[in-house]
Amino acid sequence: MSTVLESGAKHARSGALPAPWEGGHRTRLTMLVAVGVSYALDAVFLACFWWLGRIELSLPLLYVAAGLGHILLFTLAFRIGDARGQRDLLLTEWQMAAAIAVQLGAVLLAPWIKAYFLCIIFVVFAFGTLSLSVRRALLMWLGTCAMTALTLQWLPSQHTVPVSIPANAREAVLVGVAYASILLRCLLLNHYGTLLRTRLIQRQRKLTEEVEAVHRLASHDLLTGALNRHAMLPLLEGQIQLVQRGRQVCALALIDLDHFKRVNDNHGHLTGDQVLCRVVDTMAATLRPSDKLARYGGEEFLLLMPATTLAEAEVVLERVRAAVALQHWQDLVPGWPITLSAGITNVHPSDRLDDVLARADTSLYQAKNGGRNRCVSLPWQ
Ligand SMILES: Nc1nc2c(ncn2[C@@H]2O[C@H](COP(=O)(O)OP(=O)(O)OP(=O)(O)O)[C@@H](O)[C@H]2O)c(=O)[nH]1
Repeated sequence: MSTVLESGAKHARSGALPAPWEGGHRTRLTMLVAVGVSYALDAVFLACFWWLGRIELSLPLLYVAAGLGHILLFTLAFRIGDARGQRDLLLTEWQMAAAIAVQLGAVLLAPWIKAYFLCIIFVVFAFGTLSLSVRRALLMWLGTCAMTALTLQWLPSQHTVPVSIPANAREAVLVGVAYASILLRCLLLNHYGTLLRTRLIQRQRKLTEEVEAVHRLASHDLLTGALNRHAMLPLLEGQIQLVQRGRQVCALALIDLDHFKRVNDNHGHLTGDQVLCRVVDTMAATLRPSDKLARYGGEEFLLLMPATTLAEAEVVLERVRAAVALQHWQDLVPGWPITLSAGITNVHPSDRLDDVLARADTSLYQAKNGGRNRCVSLPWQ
């Protein structure tokens, strides 16, 4: 999970939106393959225009060289960037600038089919801006508009109208197919956008689950699933504050299993663990949802009972004690009774956390000394 968080922070620093796909080598490879295929497709169409006698052979050849140059240049740039800890995974703006420069160069070399290259700029732009922040996309847009205007300005006047009139039927078909291919790439782009959105949603869901799991790990005991001490103490503090503000009453119990060491010694630590889990399940089944049960130490538990008087807590603990004592233990510890002792107290407005815990501890001590398998309550006085 830390990788995800680090990558999020990295993109936040760079100003780029986090790339929703998995980062690293594979993403770049996919990107360069897509760029290569796009250049190759355009080169094929240019070769057809050459075949029809509309352009020089040098243009498709130059186009192929530009495609190869793009791939080589960015393969190298990624390596150097990695070594320097570059933040933008795909060097998006640089890749866009390079691809757009190639198209504008082609407009200058073959102005009669310039609409084709201008459409490709649209594809490059739509693709690149998928991973740019709004500010950077706007800057890219301004730069692209300016460079395109300058390039068109440079052309002889008969070429400034961005419409080409096909000379014959074959050329009309070729122009049609070329434009169909651009439209198809737009379609693929849309599909890609949908894919990214889906992955983003999946990643978000996974992240939420991971955060929830981390929260759960931080606040619950791994063995029994009860709250842990770390999570319980703030709850108790909160209840003490409510009592101090006169908003409610609250009771607390410290619960300890009797002679648990003997369970471990006679039946093994693993059985001891199973007993602990079953004790927690048994106790939880007898409690209200508002009661909070935490594993306070090895075989010691803290039970917080909000909106409960001492007298009510005594009833609750007697129910808990009886439930554990009467639980079916034969399968785990044959012939061995599992019982608990509990020390109960109530929270007084003048109490601090330590006072309440000390009182619960004293009453638990009394329960143990009184013969175990019993509950003793010690009110504030
Ligand atoms: N199986 C298991 N045992 C644990 C765990 N945590 C603590 N214990 C054991 O619990 C036992 C507690 O023993 P003691 O503190 O002597 O208390 P006791 O034997 O229950 O005796 P009294 O509390 O006086 O009734 C020790 O043997 C610990 O090793 C745990 O997670 N799993």
